[in-house]
Amino acid sequence: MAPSLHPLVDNGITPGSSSFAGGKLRCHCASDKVEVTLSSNVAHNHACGCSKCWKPTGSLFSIVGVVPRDAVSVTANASKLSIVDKEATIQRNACKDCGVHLFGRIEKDHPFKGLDFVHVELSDEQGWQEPQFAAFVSSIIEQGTHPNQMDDVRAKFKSVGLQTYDVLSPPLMDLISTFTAQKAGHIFSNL
Ligand SMILES: N[C@@H](CCC(=O)N[C@@H](CS)C(=O)NCC(=O)O)C(=O)O
Ligand SMILES: [Zn+2]
Ligand SMILES: [Zn+2]
Repeated sequence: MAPSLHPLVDNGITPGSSSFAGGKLRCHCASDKVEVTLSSNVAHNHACGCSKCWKPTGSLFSIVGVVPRDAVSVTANASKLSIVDKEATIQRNACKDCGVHLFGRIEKDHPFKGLDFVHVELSDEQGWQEPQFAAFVSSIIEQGTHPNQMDDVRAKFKSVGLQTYDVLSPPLMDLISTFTAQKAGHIFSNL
């Protein structure tokens, strides 16, 4: 049987709703779940193959999107949260008991500062933006996927309509490079 990319991808993509305005995320604990309330839909939702993003058991990819950090509030059991890696750009707040990542926040100067990274599968609600592309695809090799599986993995994404990239998508890479260029003193008109 082919390995699962992610449950939200394996059987085809279900479109989200443009009028959907947020909902609650909950960790996997049986009781005393950490609850995060989002007052916005996600944007740039995508599959990520990197080793740092939280993935459900048995899946090769994470599904992760962003929301403005002002739209994120921890509404239950905040004391169970702990930052996975304080040195990382994205400070991933995970439940100490079940390991699920509830939100990732950037505190340092960065083009994505102000956006929090979240996993919509932690919500019961329908309407979240569907995955738009697959990122950091080659990174799954670093976690043990055989290199000879990569054609199948990329073909599967393509079959459900998702482009694959080995870093981020071109628009996001352009945003990062624009930020870097501006820091170096380049001025772009009409951005
Ligand atoms: N190949 C590396 C890539 C890690 C990486 O760069 N992840 C991206 C996508 S989430 C990132 O922006 N990381 C910043 C961070 O983890 O703080 C791995 O799999 O660990
Ligand atoms: Zn938990
Ligand atoms: Zn990632």
